[in-house]
Amino acid sequence: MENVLEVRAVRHRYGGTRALDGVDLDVGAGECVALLGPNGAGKTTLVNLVTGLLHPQDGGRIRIGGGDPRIAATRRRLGVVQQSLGFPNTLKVGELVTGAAVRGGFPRAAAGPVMAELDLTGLAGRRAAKLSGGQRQRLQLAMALVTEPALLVLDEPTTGLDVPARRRFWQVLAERRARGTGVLVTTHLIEESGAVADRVVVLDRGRIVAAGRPEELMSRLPDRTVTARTALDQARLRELPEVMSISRDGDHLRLSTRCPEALLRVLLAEDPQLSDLRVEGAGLEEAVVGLPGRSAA
Ligand SMILES: Nc1ncnc2c1ncn2[C@@H]1O[C@H](COP(=O)(O)OP(=O)(O)OP(=O)(O)O)[C@@H](O)[C@H]1O
Repeated sequence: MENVLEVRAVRHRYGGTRALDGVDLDVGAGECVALLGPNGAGKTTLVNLVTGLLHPQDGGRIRIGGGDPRIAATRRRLGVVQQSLGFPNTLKVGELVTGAAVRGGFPRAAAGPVMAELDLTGLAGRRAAKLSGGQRQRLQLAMALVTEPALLVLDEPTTGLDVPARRRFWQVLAERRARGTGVLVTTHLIEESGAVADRVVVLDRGRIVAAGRPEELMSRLPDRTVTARTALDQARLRELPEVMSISRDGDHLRLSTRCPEALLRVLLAEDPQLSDLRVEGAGLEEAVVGLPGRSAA
């Protein structure tokens, strides 16, 4: 698999504070890598280095599709969705997506299909200032996707999205990934990242302390309980190898599992009416805290 992102031995200091201490990370074409870690771990610093906002201050190398992110032509291969990006509020949705296309060297006509893909066509004439939080996230994603980036960097992208909007968001990304776009996503929605990412990389105090498939990282944990209101019948749920036992709690079902990511994938795929989803017990973050190699705080 060709790498769309290569991070090699990157170190970064802010004055006397070492934020990154020798980080290596690859994202392959079509791959989704989730970046997790506690507050202050260095996630934002790494994202800012990848997007070219910061330059490594203490050594290392970053390449996007083989190019240096400090060069504008390389950054055109990159799409970014950030948590709190301000839009020029007087501009309209359609103008913003069209502008992003033109700045990326694409025709104005590229905006239409992407806006349709993200259900923004009906909002084309609406000022960005008038959008809801979820609509702003969709607008950002449309602006990022309109240039068909090799790499998408998403910083907490589903914050503020409801369950159907979140599902749609990951569906759109799955379609892009099938066409070769690599995704690096930071998120605190740990169970969700486990459900959508091919690999999870955990950063702690500037170092990678764990990396692997979500299932690998979770496999050492005791059972978790997934609770949801679901239209799926119990016979179908019993067929799933991830489900260890089922009990009913009012109109919710409680499913005990060792592998909530795999179970969530099936539930999200098979039940469009799924709601009130909760995962209880240890999460992915707990799964990696205490892994060998992580020194005590
Ligand atoms: N502009 C800055 N000046 C000085 N120190 C900084 C600056 N930005 C970040 N740091 C420090 O670098 C370290 C890594 O911070 P960073 O913001 O990258 O972590 P993070 O994993 O994104 O955290 P969070 O989850 O809280 O957003 C922290 O110790 C932080 O205090």
